Amino acid sequence: MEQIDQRIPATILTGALGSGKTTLLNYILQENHGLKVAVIVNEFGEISIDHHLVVGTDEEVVELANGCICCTVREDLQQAVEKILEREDRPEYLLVETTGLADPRPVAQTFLIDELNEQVRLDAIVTVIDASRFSENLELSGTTTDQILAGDILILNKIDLVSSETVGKIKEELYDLNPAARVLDTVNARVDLRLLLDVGMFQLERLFGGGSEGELLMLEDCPDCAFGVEHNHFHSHLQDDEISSVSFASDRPLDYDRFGEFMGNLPGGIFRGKGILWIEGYDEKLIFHLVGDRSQAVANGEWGREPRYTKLVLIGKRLNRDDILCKLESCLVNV
Ligand SMILES: Nc1nc2c(ncn2[C@@H]2O[C@H](COP(=O)(O)OP(=O)(O)OP(=O)(O)O)[C@@H](O)[C@H]2O)c(=O)[nH]1
Repeated sequence: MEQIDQRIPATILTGALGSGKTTLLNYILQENHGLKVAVIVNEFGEISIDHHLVVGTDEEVVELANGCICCTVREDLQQAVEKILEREDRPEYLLVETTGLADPRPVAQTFLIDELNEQVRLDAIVTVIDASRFSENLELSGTTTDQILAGDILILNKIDLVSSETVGKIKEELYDLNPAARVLDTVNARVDLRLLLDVGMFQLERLFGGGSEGELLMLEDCPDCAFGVEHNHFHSHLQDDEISSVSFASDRPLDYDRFGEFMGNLPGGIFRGKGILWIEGYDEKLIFHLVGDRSQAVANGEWGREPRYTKLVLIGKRLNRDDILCKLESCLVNV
């Protein structure tokens, strides 16, 4: 008789910066699937923004600091999952959102070590793809291709921003890269969850990339990790792509016009921004997003009694940190 797998399913959400991972995560959390979901987010940047952007769950969102993207097994993730599994009220499903700059394979491999594999079943790696920045994201970093290659399900998102002809062309390229994956087109990552969750689509072979069976793929070994030396992984491993982030935080408000001018003449290299803005004269908290040359600030409820602040992370190539910080500082209003 076939045994029922009692392990908790886990889905890894990956995809380039700004492709729509958090949008998908929020959509899943707000849908009526009746599952008790635990969420782990991992983000890029010195100050954390993502946990503020995840809505629709009463559960604590576990946030991992910039982890090592090169190590074969993510110890921080292992610890976070073990802690979640120890909860009295155990979740029925686990969602892990990786940073847009991370190769999802070390994250996936973490779930395959015995300690976790006994309790958690990796259900699928879901890669979100921004249809409006498909070529740009492939050019920006080789990691984008790794994410597509590793995906069991490819969510081709933001198809509202491109023609149906472009959608067709991207699908052909996706098929060439990863013919076995399930491809779903979406706007705002709205997808039939029956095609996404608890689908049992994870394939170990995809992680090996055609390599030897029964052996985990060894990504570049990180000597600093091996010797327990403290180091900034993102700086060292993203050097080739020259991608870095600049974080800005203040408890003073931004001047609407000056910040608008900053956005209109964005310092070179920036292609992603996200944050929470306090604009002078606005009682509402604004959630800010910049992807490529598209930006938006959406009201997200009144500040109320909460102390007001601005937190912003800008990500790009060859950034001039001092120049960016100086320009942002000059957008602040004295109070
Ligand atoms: N036009 C359009 N915008 C979208 C769509 N999906 C998401 N967005 C917007 O794209 C921006 C980035 O979305 P996120 O969900 O934060 O992207 P992400 O992949 O989590 O980004 P990182 O955390 O930087 O990796 C937000 O402003 C979203 O509202 C879509 O289908 N169409």
